[in-house]
Amino acid sequence: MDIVDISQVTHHPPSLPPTPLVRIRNLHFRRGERVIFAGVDLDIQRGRITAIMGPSGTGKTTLLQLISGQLRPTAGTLLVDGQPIHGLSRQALYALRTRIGMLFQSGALLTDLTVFENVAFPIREHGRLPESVLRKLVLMKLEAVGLRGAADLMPNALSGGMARRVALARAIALDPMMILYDEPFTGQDPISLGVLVSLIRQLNDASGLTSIVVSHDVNEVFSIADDVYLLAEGRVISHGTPAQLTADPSPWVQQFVAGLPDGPVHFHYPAPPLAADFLGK
Ligand SMILES: Nc1ncnc2c1ncn2[C@@H]1O[C@H](COP(=O)(O)OP(=O)(O)OP(=O)(O)O)[C@@H](O)[C@H]1O
Repeated sequence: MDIVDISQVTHHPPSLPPTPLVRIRNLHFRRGERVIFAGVDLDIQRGRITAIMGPSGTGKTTLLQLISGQLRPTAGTLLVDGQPIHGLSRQALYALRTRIGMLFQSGALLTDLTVFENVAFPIREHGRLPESVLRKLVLMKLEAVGLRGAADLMPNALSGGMARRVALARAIALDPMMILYDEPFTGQDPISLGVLVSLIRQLNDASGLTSIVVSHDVNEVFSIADDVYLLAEGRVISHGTPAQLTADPSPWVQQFVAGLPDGPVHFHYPAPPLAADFLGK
């Protein structure tokens, strides 16, 4: 009988730390002459909620557009699930983008379709499913945001908070691996806001999602984010857990976290000297 060396059979390679879902290195991006990013390094860890914060006009929305392949970096590396998103063929990019759900402020519902049809829309667009399967799928997504009972309503019968939740059900219709939220709390009353905050956390954890939230709302974001990146003037100026950022003594971070009007963050968009505009000098 052959003797098998058990130590050889059961040998496992040492476990490696999980790779981030999004890995950004030395990212540069400019719009015309204007430099938006001048060397950004950032990791989005799988299964976590990462907040991207920073003063208005810093490029937070632009960053989401770069991650989802809508814009191309000027230079640097941007890997999504290990793939260099800007080196992909059209077909591969399309396939990857169907795995990214987006909840953008501008992503309004289609006003002439019911709530049900709004959520069904990306599923119908993506491929053919028997109507009975589609119905179950859509109702499950609506149930996940607490609006199964609203399936037959038209968008104009919804409150602002309900409309955003329907948009969220639509964003998760294709079971994405990652969801990008751009200012999800804007214009919400306190109750809708509380509902949205806990929904984002709940959906992330229950569906094994990875979430990126762009927002100005420090309190709401700090209550759900696992990681926070603070951007300003084209760079990451701080990164850590909400508790680490709160304790960061840097005046940049403190100005932002405390919402102070005065500090190192400029209030004015870059402009020529006043005299040049008003006195022609
Ligand atoms: N389509 C565009 N064409 C030219 N410039 C643009 C365009 N979209 C945005 N910008 C500029 O790029 C910069 C970054 O914009 P972006 O919307 O990403 O900032 P943001 O941090 O998301 O701002 P906010 O918090 O105000 O939404 C801004 O200076 C903006 O004026």
